[in-house]
Amino acid sequence: MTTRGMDYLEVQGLIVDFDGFKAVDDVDLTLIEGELHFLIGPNGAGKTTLVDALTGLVRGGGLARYDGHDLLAMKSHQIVRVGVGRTFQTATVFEHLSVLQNLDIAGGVHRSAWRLALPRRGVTESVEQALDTIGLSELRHRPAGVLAHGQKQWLEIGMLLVQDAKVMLLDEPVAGMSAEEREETGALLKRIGAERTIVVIEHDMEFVRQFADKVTVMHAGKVLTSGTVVEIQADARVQEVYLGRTADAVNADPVAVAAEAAGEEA
Ligand SMILES: Nc1ncnc2c1ncn2[C@@H]1O[C@H](COP(=O)(O)OP(=O)(O)OP(=O)(O)O)[C@@H](O)[C@H]1O
Repeated sequence: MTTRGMDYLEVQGLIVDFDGFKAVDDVDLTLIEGELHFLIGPNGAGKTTLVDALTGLVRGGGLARYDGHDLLAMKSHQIVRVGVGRTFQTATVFEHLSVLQNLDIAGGVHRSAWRLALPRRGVTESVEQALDTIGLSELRHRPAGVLAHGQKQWLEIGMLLVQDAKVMLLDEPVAGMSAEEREETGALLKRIGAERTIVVIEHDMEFVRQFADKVTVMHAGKVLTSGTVVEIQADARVQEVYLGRTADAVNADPVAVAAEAAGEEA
Protein backbone atom coordinates (compact mmCIF):
# COMPACT_ATOMS: atom_id res chain seq x y z
CA MET A 1 0.00 0.00 0.00
CA THR A 2 1.45 3.35 -0.98
CA THR A 3 1.16 6.42 1.19
CA ARG A 4 0.76 9.63 -0.65
CA GLY A 5 1.03 11.91 2.34
CA MET A 6 -2.29 13.63 1.89
CA ASP A 7 -5.61 12.02 2.55
CA TYR A 8 -8.06 14.46 1.06
CA LEU A 9 -8.94 16.32 -2.10
CA GLU A 10 -9.42 20.05 -1.67
CA VAL A 11 -11.51 22.06 -4.12
CA GLN A 12 -11.62 25.84 -3.81
CA GLY A 13 -13.46 28.35 -5.94
CA LEU A 14 -13.95 25.87 -8.80
CA ILE A 15 -15.56 27.39 -11.87
CA VAL A 16 -16.47 25.80 -15.19
CA ASP A 17 -17.58 28.36 -17.70
CA PHE A 18 -19.22 27.26 -20.98
CA ASP A 19 -19.21 30.43 -23.10
CA GLY A 20 -20.42 32.62 -20.25
CA PHE A 21 -22.68 30.00 -18.63
CA LYS A 22 -21.22 28.87 -15.31
CA ALA A 23 -22.12 25.18 -15.02
CA VAL A 24 -19.95 25.05 -11.89
CA ASP A 25 -19.89 28.33 -10.04
CA ASP A 26 -17.41 28.90 -7.22
CA VAL A 27 -17.55 25.49 -5.59
CA ASP A 28 -15.60 24.67 -2.42
CA LEU A 29 -15.39 21.03 -1.32
CA THR A 30 -13.18 19.01 0.98
CA LEU A 31 -13.32 15.31 0.21
CA ILE A 32 -11.86 13.20 2.98
CA GLU A 33 -10.48 9.67 2.92
CA GLY A 34 -12.70 7.08 4.58
CA GLU A 35 -15.86 9.13 4.13
CA LEU A 36 -18.46 7.99 1.59
CA HIS A 37 -19.40 11.33 0.11
CA PHE A 38 -22.53 11.72 -2.04
CA LEU A 39 -23.18 14.52 -4.48
CA ILE A 40 -26.86 15.15 -5.11
CA GLY A 41 -28.89 17.87 -6.80
CA PRO A 42 -31.53 18.34 -9.48
CA ASN A 43 -30.78 17.66 -13.15
CA GLY A 44 -28.35 20.21 -14.53
CA ALA A 45 -27.00 21.19 -11.10
CA GLY A 46 -23.42 20.74 -12.31
CA LYS A 47 -22.50 17.46 -10.62
CA THR A 48 -21.07 15.67 -13.67
CA THR A 49 -19.36 18.84 -14.88
CA LEU A 50 -17.65 19.15 -11.50
CA VAL A 51 -16.30 15.60 -11.86
CA ASP A 52 -15.35 16.33 -15.49
CA ALA A 53 -13.28 19.29 -14.29
CA LEU A 54 -11.55 17.23 -11.58
CA THR A 55 -10.61 14.55 -14.13
CA GLY A 56 -9.38 16.81 -16.91
CA LEU A 57 -12.31 16.38 -19.30
CA VAL A 58 -13.32 20.03 -19.17
CA ARG A 59 -11.26 23.04 -18.24
CA GLY A 60 -11.92 24.45 -14.79
CA GLY A 61 -10.70 27.58 -12.99
CA GLY A 62 -9.89 27.83 -9.28
CA LEU A 63 -8.08 25.16 -7.32
CA ALA A 64 -8.40 21.39 -7.01
CA ARG A 65 -5.49 19.93 -5.09
CA TYR A 66 -4.76 16.31 -4.35
CA ASP A 67 -1.54 15.01 -2.87
CA GLY A 68 0.30 18.18 -3.80
CA HIS A 69 -0.93 18.12 -7.41
CA ASP A 70 -3.05 20.83 -8.98
CA LEU A 71 -5.54 18.67 -10.90
CA LEU A 72 -6.82 21.61 -12.93
CA ALA A 73 -3.41 22.04 -14.53
CA MET A 74 -3.11 18.37 -15.53
CA LYS A 75 -4.24 16.21 -18.43
CA SER A 76 -6.65 13.29 -17.90
CA HIS A 77 -3.99 10.58 -18.12
CA GLN A 78 -1.76 12.40 -15.62
CA ILE A 79 -4.69 12.70 -13.21
CA VAL A 80 -5.26 8.94 -13.41
CA ARG A 81 -1.59 8.36 -12.66
CA VAL A 82 -1.66 10.39 -9.45
CA GLY A 83 -4.53 8.23 -8.21
CA VAL A 84 -7.74 10.00 -9.17
CA GLY A 85 -10.14 7.83 -11.19
CA ARG A 86 -13.74 8.00 -12.28
CA THR A 87 -16.60 6.06 -13.79
CA PHE A 88 -19.25 7.32 -16.19
CA GLN A 89 -23.05 7.09 -16.18
CA THR A 90 -22.76 4.44 -18.88
CA ALA A 91 -20.23 1.70 -18.18
CA THR A 92 -17.16 2.06 -20.38
CA VAL A 93 -15.71 -1.45 -20.29
CA PHE A 94 -14.28 -3.12 -23.40
CA GLU A 95 -17.20 -5.41 -24.19
CA HIS A 96 -15.38 -7.87 -26.46
CA LEU A 97 -12.52 -8.39 -24.02
CA SER A 98 -12.69 -10.65 -20.97
CA VAL A 99 -13.10 -9.38 -17.43
CA LEU A 100 -9.46 -10.26 -16.83
CA GLN A 101 -8.27 -8.42 -19.94
CA ASN A 102 -10.22 -5.31 -18.94
CA LEU A 103 -8.56 -5.33 -15.52
CA ASP A 104 -5.15 -5.98 -17.02
CA ILE A 105 -5.48 -3.04 -19.38
CA ALA A 106 -6.54 -0.79 -16.50
CA GLY A 107 -3.45 -1.89 -14.57
CA GLY A 108 -1.35 -0.76 -17.55
CA VAL A 109 -1.62 2.90 -16.56
CA HIS A 110 1.26 2.35 -14.15
CA ARG A 111 3.44 0.26 -16.49
CA SER A 112 6.11 1.86 -18.59
CA ALA A 113 5.83 1.68 -22.37
CA TRP A 114 8.54 -0.97 -22.72
CA ARG A 115 6.98 -3.17 -20.01
CA LEU A 116 3.60 -2.84 -21.68
CA ALA A 117 5.15 -4.34 -24.81
CA LEU A 118 6.43 -7.42 -22.92
CA PRO A 119 4.23 -10.52 -22.91
CA ARG A 120 2.29 -10.70 -19.61
CA ARG A 121 2.67 -13.83 -17.55
CA GLY A 122 -0.09 -14.88 -15.19
CA VAL A 123 -2.42 -12.65 -13.24
CA THR A 124 -0.92 -9.90 -11.11
CA GLU A 125 -1.75 -9.77 -7.42
CA SER A 126 -3.60 -6.49 -7.78
CA VAL A 127 -5.83 -7.94 -10.52
CA GLU A 128 -6.48 -11.07 -8.45
CA GLN A 129 -7.37 -8.92 -5.45
CA ALA A 130 -9.64 -6.69 -7.50
CA LEU A 131 -11.46 -9.74 -8.93
CA ASP A 132 -12.06 -10.97 -5.41
CA THR A 133 -13.18 -7.56 -4.10
CA ILE A 134 -15.71 -7.00 -6.89
CA GLY A 135 -16.91 -10.61 -6.73
CA LEU A 136 -16.12 -11.49 -10.36
CA SER A 137 -13.39 -14.10 -9.83
CA GLU A 138 -15.54 -16.86 -11.28
CA LEU A 139 -16.40 -14.80 -14.33
CA ARG A 140 -12.84 -13.74 -15.15
CA HIS A 141 -12.80 -15.32 -18.61
CA ARG A 142 -16.23 -14.09 -19.69
CA PRO A 143 -16.38 -11.27 -22.24
CA ALA A 144 -17.36 -8.10 -20.37
CA GLY A 145 -20.18 -7.60 -22.88
CA VAL A 146 -22.16 -10.54 -21.50
CA LEU A 147 -22.03 -9.38 -17.89
CA ALA A 148 -25.18 -8.18 -16.15
CA HIS A 149 -25.58 -4.42 -15.84
CA GLY A 150 -24.50 -4.40 -12.18
CA GLN A 151 -21.49 -6.58 -12.86
CA LYS A 152 -20.27 -4.15 -15.55
CA GLN A 153 -20.36 -1.33 -13.01
CA TRP A 154 -18.43 -3.50 -10.54
CA LEU A 155 -15.89 -4.27 -13.25
CA GLU A 156 -15.41 -0.54 -13.76
CA ILE A 157 -14.84 -0.12 -10.05
CA GLY A 158 -12.40 -3.05 -10.22
CA MET A 159 -10.55 -1.23 -13.01
CA LEU A 160 -10.15 1.76 -10.69
CA LEU A 161 -8.85 -0.58 -7.97
CA VAL A 162 -6.09 -1.98 -10.19
CA GLN A 163 -5.25 1.56 -11.27
CA ASP A 164 -4.68 2.12 -7.55
CA ALA A 165 -7.13 5.02 -7.57
CA LYS A 166 -7.16 6.57 -4.11
CA VAL A 167 -9.86 8.98 -5.16
CA MET A 168 -12.86 7.45 -6.95
CA LEU A 169 -15.49 9.66 -8.54
CA LEU A 170 -18.49 7.53 -9.46
CA ASP A 171 -21.28 8.88 -11.66
CA GLU A 172 -24.59 7.21 -10.75
CA PRO A 173 -23.13 3.73 -10.21
CA VAL A 174 -26.42 2.11 -9.13
CA ALA A 175 -28.64 3.56 -11.87
CA GLY A 176 -30.61 0.71 -13.45
CA MET A 177 -29.51 -1.83 -10.84
CA SER A 178 -31.78 -4.27 -9.06
CA ALA A 179 -32.38 -3.81 -5.33
CA GLU A 180 -30.02 -6.67 -4.62
CA GLU A 181 -27.29 -5.21 -6.85
CA ARG A 182 -27.67 -1.85 -5.09
CA GLU A 183 -27.17 -3.50 -1.70
CA GLU A 184 -24.07 -5.26 -2.96
CA THR A 185 -22.72 -2.07 -4.50
CA GLY A 186 -23.25 -0.15 -1.27
CA ALA A 187 -21.42 -2.85 0.68
CA LEU A 188 -18.61 -2.82 -1.91
CA LEU A 189 -18.22 0.96 -1.63
CA LYS A 190 -18.14 0.76 2.17
CA ARG A 191 -15.47 -1.94 1.96
CA ILE A 192 -13.16 -0.15 -0.44
CA GLY A 193 -14.00 3.33 0.89
CA ALA A 194 -12.32 2.84 4.25
CA GLU A 195 -8.96 3.70 2.76
CA ARG A 196 -10.03 5.79 -0.20
CA THR A 197 -11.80 9.02 -0.98
CA ILE A 198 -15.04 8.09 -2.73
CA VAL A 199 -17.52 10.52 -4.20
CA VAL A 200 -20.79 9.21 -5.62
CA ILE A 201 -23.11 11.25 -7.82
CA GLU A 202 -26.55 9.85 -7.13
CA HIS A 203 -30.25 10.37 -7.71
CA ASP A 204 -31.36 7.28 -5.79
CA MET A 205 -32.24 8.82 -2.46
CA GLU A 206 -32.82 5.52 -0.72
CA PHE A 207 -29.26 4.54 -1.62
CA VAL A 208 -28.00 7.90 -0.34
CA ARG A 209 -29.87 7.48 2.93
CA GLN A 210 -28.49 4.02 3.42
CA PHE A 211 -24.82 4.56 2.64
CA ALA A 212 -23.83 8.24 2.77
CA ASP A 213 -21.47 9.49 5.44
CA LYS A 214 -21.68 12.96 3.97
CA VAL A 215 -23.93 14.59 1.38
CA THR A 216 -23.29 17.71 -0.67
CA VAL A 217 -26.28 19.23 -2.42
CA MET A 218 -25.62 21.18 -5.61
CA HIS A 219 -27.98 23.56 -7.32
CA ALA A 220 -27.38 25.83 -10.33
CA GLY A 221 -23.64 25.19 -10.27
CA LYS A 222 -23.24 26.02 -6.58
CA VAL A 223 -23.02 24.07 -3.35
CA LEU A 224 -26.31 24.62 -1.61
CA THR A 225 -25.41 22.76 1.55
CA SER A 226 -23.29 19.90 2.91
CA GLY A 227 -23.74 17.59 5.87
CA THR A 228 -24.96 14.24 7.06
CA VAL A 229 -28.21 12.82 5.69
CA VAL A 230 -29.92 13.97 8.90
CA GLU A 231 -28.58 17.50 8.48
CA ILE A 232 -29.65 17.58 4.83
CA GLN A 233 -33.10 16.37 5.81
CA ALA A 234 -33.35 19.25 8.25
CA ASP A 235 -32.48 21.83 5.57
CA ALA A 236 -35.61 23.27 3.96
CA ARG A 237 -33.56 24.83 1.13
CA VAL A 238 -32.98 21.37 -0.28
CA GLN A 239 -36.68 20.79 -0.58
CA GLU A 240 -37.02 24.21 -2.17
CA VAL A 241 -34.59 23.51 -5.01
CA TYR A 242 -36.10 20.13 -5.78
CA LEU A 243 -39.73 21.16 -5.98
CA GLY A 244 -39.62 24.94 -6.01
CA ARG A 245 -41.52 25.11 -2.73
CA THR A 246 -40.79 27.86 -0.26
CA ALA A 247 -38.61 26.97 2.67
CA ASP A 248 -41.29 27.18 5.31
CA ALA A 249 -44.22 25.95 3.22
CA VAL A 250 -44.31 22.46 4.60
CA ASN A 251 -42.50 20.66 7.30
CA ALA A 252 -41.59 17.79 5.01
CA ASP A 253 -38.51 15.61 4.67
CA PRO A 254 -36.45 17.20 1.87
CA VAL A 255 -34.69 13.96 1.05
CA ALA A 256 -38.03 12.22 0.62
CA VAL A 257 -39.11 15.13 -1.56
CA ALA A 258 -35.95 14.73 -3.62
CA ALA A 259 -36.77 11.06 -4.08
CA GLU A 260 -40.27 12.01 -5.16
CA ALA A 261 -38.85 14.52 -7.63
CA ALA A 262 -36.58 11.83 -9.04
CA GLY A 263 -39.65 9.67 -9.59
CA GLU A 264 -38.86 7.20 -6.84
CA GLU A 265 -40.82 5.84 -3.97
CA ALA A 266 -39.64 7.79 -0.92
N1 LIG B 1 -20.14 20.96 -22.86
C1 LIG B 1 -21.13 21.73 -22.40
N2 LIG B 1 -21.41 22.90 -23.01
C2 LIG B 1 -22.39 23.72 -22.55
N3 LIG B 1 -23.16 23.43 -21.46
C3 LIG B 1 -22.92 22.27 -20.84
C4 LIG B 1 -21.91 21.36 -21.27
N4 LIG B 1 -21.91 20.29 -20.44
C5 LIG B 1 -22.89 20.51 -19.53
N5 LIG B 1 -23.49 21.69 -19.77
C6 LIG B 1 -24.58 22.29 -19.00
O1 LIG B 1 -24.11 22.45 -17.67
C7 LIG B 1 -25.17 22.25 -16.75
C8 LIG B 1 -24.74 21.21 -15.74
O2 LIG B 1 -24.75 19.94 -16.37
P1 LIG B 1 -24.32 18.61 -15.61
O3 LIG B 1 -24.41 17.49 -16.58
O4 LIG B 1 -23.02 18.83 -14.93
O5 LIG B 1 -25.46 18.49 -14.50
P2 LIG B 1 -25.76 17.30 -13.52
O6 LIG B 1 -25.95 17.89 -12.18
O7 LIG B 1 -24.71 16.25 -13.65
O8 LIG B 1 -27.14 16.77 -14.09
P3 LIG B 1 -27.72 15.28 -14.21
O9 LIG B 1 -28.11 14.90 -12.83
O10 LIG B 1 -28.88 15.46 -15.12
O11 LIG B 1 -26.64 14.41 -14.79
C9 LIG B 1 -26.38 21.86 -17.55
O12 LIG B 1 -27.17 23.02 -17.74
C10 LIG B 1 -25.80 21.38 -18.87
O13 LIG B 1 -26.70 21.59 -19.94
